[in-house]
Amino acid sequence: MRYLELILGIVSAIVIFLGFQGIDLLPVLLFAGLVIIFWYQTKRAGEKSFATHIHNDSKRELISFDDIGGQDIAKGELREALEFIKDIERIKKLGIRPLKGILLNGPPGTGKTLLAKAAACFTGSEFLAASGSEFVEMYVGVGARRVRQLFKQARDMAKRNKKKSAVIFIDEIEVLGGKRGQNAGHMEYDQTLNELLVQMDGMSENDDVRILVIGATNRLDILDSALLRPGRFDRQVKVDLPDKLGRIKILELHTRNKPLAEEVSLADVANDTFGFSGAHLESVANEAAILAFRENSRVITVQHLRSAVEKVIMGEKLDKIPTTVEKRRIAIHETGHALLSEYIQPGSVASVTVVPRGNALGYVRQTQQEDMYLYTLDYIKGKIAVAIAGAIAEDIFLGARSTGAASDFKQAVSMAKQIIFGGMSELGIVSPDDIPKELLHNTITGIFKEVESLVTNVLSANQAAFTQIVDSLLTKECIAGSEFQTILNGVKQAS
Ligand SMILES: Nc1ncnc2c1ncn2[C@@H]1O[C@H](COP(=O)(O)OP(=O)(O)OP(=O)(O)O)[C@@H](O)[C@H]1O
Ligand SMILES: [Zn+2]
Repeated sequence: MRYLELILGIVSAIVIFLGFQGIDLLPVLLFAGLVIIFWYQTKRAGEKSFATHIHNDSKRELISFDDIGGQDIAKGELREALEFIKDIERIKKLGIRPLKGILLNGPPGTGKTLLAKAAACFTGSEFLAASGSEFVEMYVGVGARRVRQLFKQARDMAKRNKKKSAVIFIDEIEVLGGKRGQNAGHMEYDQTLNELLVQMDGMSENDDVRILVIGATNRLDILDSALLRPGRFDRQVKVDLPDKLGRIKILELHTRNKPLAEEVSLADVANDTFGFSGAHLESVANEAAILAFRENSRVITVQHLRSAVEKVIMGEKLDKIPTTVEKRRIAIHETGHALLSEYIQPGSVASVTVVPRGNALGYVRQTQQEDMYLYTLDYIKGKIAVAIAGAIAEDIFLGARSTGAASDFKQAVSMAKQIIFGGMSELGIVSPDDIPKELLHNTITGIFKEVESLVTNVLSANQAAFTQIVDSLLTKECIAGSEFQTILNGVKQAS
């Protein structure tokens, strides 16, 4: 800021001096002053945040491909692509176009940053990271200058550390590489993207520091096609959510330095965490350790891990306390869900809770036996049954339902549509665009009627067990799947 004050001081001194001389230069000088301020701000914006950013990255830890759980396909493809960088002489002899960019495509928290770091480590390259959003500024030209700086910095750092290559990682690349001309009124994006293209086009295998740009995105659909042209990001690597084996590996990695109780099975935890990303699993491991610490426990137990999974899904426990009457309703509602879940798929209830967390007042957590990618008609109907069982339990045991079932119904409706548009309903194959609204409505109602009668039968046939489970929930607030199953089977045998 010091420069700015100095300049302002000089400008005002000149104005005052000329004023004394009777010359009115004020408008001109004011204008000049404004231009200077604007120039100065722009320059500062360009330099400030970037310096701190790059500084942070130089302190990074080394990461190898072995430190990344699962992602075997992604790792394989990436390694193969990197061989090209390592073996530059052979590549040159064969006249192969050098690889300049790799695009990692996948949902957040799946380890894209880790893969880029491992790529740098694997090739002995310098590593620099930036995020697409850091290039977007309100001042025209700043983004483009940052891109130039980033490439220059990569070369300088590599030279300083005597490395032949550098990996530049750009997270959220869609922010700066979105389709050009689509950000109405944002010339800035276009200039920035153009600069990135210019830099990548200018890279050659004869440079003293070879650069590999790794971009990460989960919106491949909105990327400007210029980025995907040969010679730019012409390799794409898909990074998916981990499957069960991947989840086990990731959990193993993140519990390496943590004392686990003997009876803990990470395979069970992996079973319970279908759909979790690597980042979620890391926080499960961390939360479990925090819980153990809070309880002064020497080791992390099965219970700590269970609570951690629930916390990561649902957020922190709420302070919201339901009234006693409400609590009973919640217990009845959740027991309805749980009973149907157990009926459709024995052993599928992992826990039933009436402790409010996140935006749920209570919930049933289900185990997923296998990762599934295809669904049959019976499977979806079963899911609908579980979803509407909460409301139907309220109907049967309390005489009326409440607003608590709104999101259950929303889910149920979307699953019914899955049946219809999957060509599995009585309508045969139909397209969402041509089906008349009323026909759609009637077909959904038809599906619900059928499922509803199943749910009513199951709940009515298990009234004795139902009441016991509700009572147990009201005293304990959370019961584990095994306990739930014990009550259910006990009552069945008695009758
Ligand atoms: N496959 C994995 N193996 C081990 N840890 C993982 C894995 N995936 C994610 N993690 C954990 O999650 C954290 C975040 O992962 P990372 O930043 O690499 O994800 P990302 O895909 O780049 O996410 P984003 O798109 O949100 O930037 C990592 O620091 C690590 O602790
Ligand atoms: Zn519900």
